[in-house]
Amino acid sequence: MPGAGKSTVGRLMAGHLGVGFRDTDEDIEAGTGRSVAQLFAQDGERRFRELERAAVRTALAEHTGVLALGGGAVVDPDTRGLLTGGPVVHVDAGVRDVLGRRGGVTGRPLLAGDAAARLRELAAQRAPFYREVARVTVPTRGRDAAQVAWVALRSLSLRPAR
Ligand SMILES: Nc1ncnc2c1ncn2[C@@H]1O[C@H](COP(=O)(O)OP(=O)(O)O)[C@@H](O)[C@H]1O
Ligand SMILES: O=C(O)C1=C[C@@H](OP(=O)(O)O)[C@@H](O)[C@H](O)C1
Ligand SMILES: [Mg+2]
Repeated sequence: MPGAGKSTVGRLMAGHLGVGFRDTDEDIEAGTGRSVAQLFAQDGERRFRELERAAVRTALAEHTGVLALGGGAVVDPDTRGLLTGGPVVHVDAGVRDVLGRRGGVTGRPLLAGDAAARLRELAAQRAPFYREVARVTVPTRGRDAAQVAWVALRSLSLRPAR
């Protein structure tokens, strides 16, 4: 889900493991010179998913650390194929948690308008996809980002280096 904490938690996990961190949204922005919001507004979601699929493919081939994806990457069947079987963490935040977070909604084009309604809709559409690709699911409820990162590492049986 957008705003669930993937980028924040992924960065913390990478720090604990002593490995690099990448985020496909940042890769797409660097590669196009445009923000995610601009890409959605100018080229549409379909084009964004193509760029995202390529970004996931490239990052999985090049990068050996932790990779954060956008919450909608899983809607693309080819992207799901790239992820399935890997050590994928579903950072599982509820609609109310995301809405209550400062920085949970801003800059996320798919949440424009009635963010609560959009989040409920996206959650319903995507739940089966998250189940399909995730090796572990970490509910964020009642946990700060640091706690989510620790639970994720433990769930994947990864031993933090620091
Ligand atoms: N477990 C958490 N509890 C409260 N706030 C969080 C938590 N994880 C992340 N956040 C905050 O929520 C916002 C969205 O986090 P972000 O990592 O950008 O999410 P995503 O990458 O999933 O869209 C940020 O302001 C971040 O600091
Ligand atoms: O859920 C989505 O469809 C999206 C989530 C965003 O990433 P975050 O999940 O990191 O916010 C970003 O890729 C884009 O705004 C679309
Ligand atoms: Mg993110």
